[in-house]
Amino acid sequence: MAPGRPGRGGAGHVSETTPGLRARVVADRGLFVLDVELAVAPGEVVAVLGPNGAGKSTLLAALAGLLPLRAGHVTLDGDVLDDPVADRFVEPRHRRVGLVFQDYLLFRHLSVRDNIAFGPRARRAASRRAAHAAADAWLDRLGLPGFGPRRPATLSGGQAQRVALARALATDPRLLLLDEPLAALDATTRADLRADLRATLPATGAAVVVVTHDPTDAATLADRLVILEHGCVTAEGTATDLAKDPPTPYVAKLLGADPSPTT
Ligand SMILES: Nc1ncnc2c1ncn2[C@@H]1O[C@H](COP(=O)(O)OP(=O)(O)OP(=O)(O)O)[C@@H](O)[C@H]1O
Repeated sequence: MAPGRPGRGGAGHVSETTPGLRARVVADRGLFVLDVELAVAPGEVVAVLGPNGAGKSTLLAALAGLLPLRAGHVTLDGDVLDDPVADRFVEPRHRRVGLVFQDYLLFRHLSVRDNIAFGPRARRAASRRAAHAAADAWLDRLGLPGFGPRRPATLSGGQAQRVALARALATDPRLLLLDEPLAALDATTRADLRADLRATLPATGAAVVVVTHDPTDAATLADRLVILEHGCVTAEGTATDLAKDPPTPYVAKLLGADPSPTT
């Protein structure tokens, strides 16, 4: 079902039929300019890595609609979400985009179950009973059976991050954006959740973009790595391929390989 589109543009405009995310993001943050092309298929997980200030969070903000494009386009399953030339802009809440940050951002006054049911209820996509049943199913799937009545304040960091993921996935997103989702967790919790994400994410059918500084997270979670430096993509490929022939010193250092003699 196509969401309504307030502001620029009308609902349900289709520019192309290619499923998944297709984007050329040109966006400004003060003097910083991001210019990136990105395509992610449904069920594909792409990790975006880069040094501090490379533009990773800016890219996620633009894809989520928190930062309008200066040029380029964002299309999701053929729906144009942002295209300044065509004067189209879909507000973040109508994008079917799930966002998960390092610091969970759960609603403290709601139970875990109500946190997860919030999105489908707000979109009127499910009855209260169905939204609660779906929330409990997500809790089971993410290793937290019986946690529905708990309050966020009673959860550990790893449990809270699983709830944040369940909350994003319960909205049935077509695009899932994860910003350092494992960074705040201890090593054991991190490894457990990483394995669960590897098993869960492709099955959702969403195009997934995960920002991380950690090459292990990237290599384990993602089908493909995209390296961002100074607002541009400098490399793209599997961790194995990039490690074999690193195109920049940053990639060589990141993946523990010798830089290519040509760089
Ligand atoms: N609100 C803002 N106003 C002005 N400049 C900003 C703003 N937010 C970010 N920037 C600048 O935009 C550039 C990209 O920042 P961004 O946060 O996207 O990088 P990042 O790759 O996510 O970095 P990190 O790994 O440190 O989180 C940086 O030069 C930063 O200083």
